[in-house]
Amino acid sequence: MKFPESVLHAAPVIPVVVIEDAGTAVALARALVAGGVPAIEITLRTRAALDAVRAIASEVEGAIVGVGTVRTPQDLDAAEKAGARFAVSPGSTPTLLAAVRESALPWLPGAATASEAMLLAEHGFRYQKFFPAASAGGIAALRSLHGPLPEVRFCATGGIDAGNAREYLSSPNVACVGGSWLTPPGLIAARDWAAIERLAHAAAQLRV
Ligand SMILES: O=C(O)C(=O)C[C@H](O)[C@H](O)COP(=O)(O)O
Repeated sequence: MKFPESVLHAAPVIPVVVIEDAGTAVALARALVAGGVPAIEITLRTRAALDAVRAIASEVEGAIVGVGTVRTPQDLDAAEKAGARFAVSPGSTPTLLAAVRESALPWLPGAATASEAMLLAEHGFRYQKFFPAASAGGIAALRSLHGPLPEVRFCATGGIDAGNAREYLSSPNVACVGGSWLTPPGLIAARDWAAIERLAHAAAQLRV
């Protein structure tokens, strides 16, 4: 299924969120939405992740909640059942590609090299996550990929923060960036939703 541009263009940044306590999910998502960043990726790295997705999907108006760290067909299925609107993976595998074909959930697969991006494009995935962006060559790598693969658009993620996001966004093949900097664990633990809203608000202004 085609990945919705409405998710990639909802804001310049898709926050990548690690939730330890599902009880924080609704307030956290409301802060991000209020700051102008409505598409939110909850990583499947914690046991609380799917409960957090369920809560955001049912309670937070305006949020577009997705699931990240999708590594298996089981992850994909669990994400869809929890009410996720999209799924994101750090890479791709033949098993996942087959599962995605049978699923209604839009999928943003990860690529870090020209070969990976070409293979995904061959399978019809024009939108991809460039991960791990900074260590896979950063903005220079993205600009280099744009020449031979002009139709592919990336959500660059991994090592991006408020300081370098704008530079990534200036590359013509970068649709948006992803990152964990809007939701630092310390602010979540302190339930400092006002601070998270301020970070989201600053991120929402990053469009170049
Ligand atoms: O968990 C996943 O699904 C991932 O693919 C990794 C995350 O997207 C990055 O870890 C975010 O990177 P930072 O913004 O540098 O923290």
